[in-house]
Amino acid sequence: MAASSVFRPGLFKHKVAIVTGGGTGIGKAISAELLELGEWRRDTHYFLRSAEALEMRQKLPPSSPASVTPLQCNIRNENEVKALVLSVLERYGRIDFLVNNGGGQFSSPAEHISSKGWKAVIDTNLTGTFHCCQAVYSAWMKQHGGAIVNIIADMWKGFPGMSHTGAARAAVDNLTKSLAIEWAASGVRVNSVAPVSNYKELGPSLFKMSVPFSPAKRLGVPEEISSAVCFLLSPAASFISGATLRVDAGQSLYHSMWDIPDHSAWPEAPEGENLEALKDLLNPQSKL
Ligand SMILES: CCCCCCC/C=C/C(=O)SCCNC(=O)CCNC(=O)[C@H](O)C(C)(C)COP(=O)(O)OP(=O)(O)OC[C@H]1O[C@@H](n2cnc3c(N)ncnc32)[C@H](O)[C@@H]1OP(=O)(O)O
Ligand SMILES: NC(=O)C1=CN([C@@H]2O[C@H](COP(=O)(O)OP(=O)(O)OC[C@H]3O[C@@H](n4cnc5c(N)ncnc54)[C@H](OP(=O)(O)O)[C@@H]3O)[C@@H](O)[C@H]2O)C=CC1
Repeated sequence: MAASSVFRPGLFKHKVAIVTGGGTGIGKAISAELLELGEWRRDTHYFLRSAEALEMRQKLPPSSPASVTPLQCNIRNENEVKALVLSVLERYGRIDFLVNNGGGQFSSPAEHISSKGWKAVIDTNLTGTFHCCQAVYSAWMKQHGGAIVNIIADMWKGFPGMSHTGAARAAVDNLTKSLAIEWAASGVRVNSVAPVSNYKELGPSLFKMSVPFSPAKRLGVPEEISSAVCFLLSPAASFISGATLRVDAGQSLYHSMWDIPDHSAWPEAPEGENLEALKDLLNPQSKL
């Protein structure tokens, strides 16, 4: 496995992690970095598809005692999540980290989202995250502590074109704060990461389109998200809880990508001298 992490191998000793959606994109980078950092220990496990687990296992040096285990689980289904958590505990006896990375949505103007589509996205991104947090806490972290990181999104200026996921991710941002307080007495830290990274569904066109909106003038890569996640899981973040780290090169502070066409549909301002002054300003003959 390539040594790409800025952290030292051995950072995560004797740990067991659940990374939902750990086999693709950002989740794959998180799994790979955790594996790299846990490579000198015996039992580190990540949850993904068989083919992806095999691929990661093959990249491990033969001397590495770390392992990757594929387990199927639909996070929208509470019983499947409970079964996943019990299965991990039966196999490995502990759960130190939970990364709620599994998620997704489709792009659509709000007016065209069906009730079924809305519920599917809320179920996946909000309820699925809640299921995983609750199940891991009840079965293990309540008694033993641990660290949870939720992956959300850049929804700070709303999320036009993906309003369902914007609402779900804003809710997870708030859930993070509630759980950080409720579970503090168990020694559980709960944080979020709000990434901007490459997004395959919309492909190279979005990639090119979004570059001018980034203060960095490039998109992030999954490895730049996984390092933030590993930091929040690590002892270096031992005094951080209830926080959301924006990993977006400042993009959420910059322009919106959403274009509002010119229109005259906005309600008139109230009559009065200020409106007259405004009209003067907009008048092409104005000397102002
Ligand atoms: C300017 C843009 C900036 C972009 C920034 C992007 C930031 C985000 C990045 C990422 O999230 S990366 C992850 C990429 N991967 C995904 O997003 C995966 C997407 N898919 C899913 O997660 C799921 O398919 C789903 C959307 C949650 C749907 O769940 P499921 O497939 O199980 O379906 P059902 O529960 O049966 O519901 C289907 C229901 O949903 C509606 N729907 C689904 N897809 C679309 C679509 N493409 N367009 C419109 N509506 C859709 C629809 O109502 C479906 O019902 P039916 O019509 O099929 O009855
Ligand atoms: N890339 C980006 O710029 C951004 C990404 N995000 C979020 O970051 C996370 C990772 O995204 P990214 O790596 O880009 O995309 P991916 O599509 O590669 O990753 C999403 C993962 O979530 C899994 N998943 C989806 N629904 C479920 C479910 N119901 N139960 C279990 N697993 C599920 C998928 O598994 P499967 O393939 O088997 O369905 C997949 O492995 C997602 O939550 C995404 O929405 C947020 C903002 C920006």
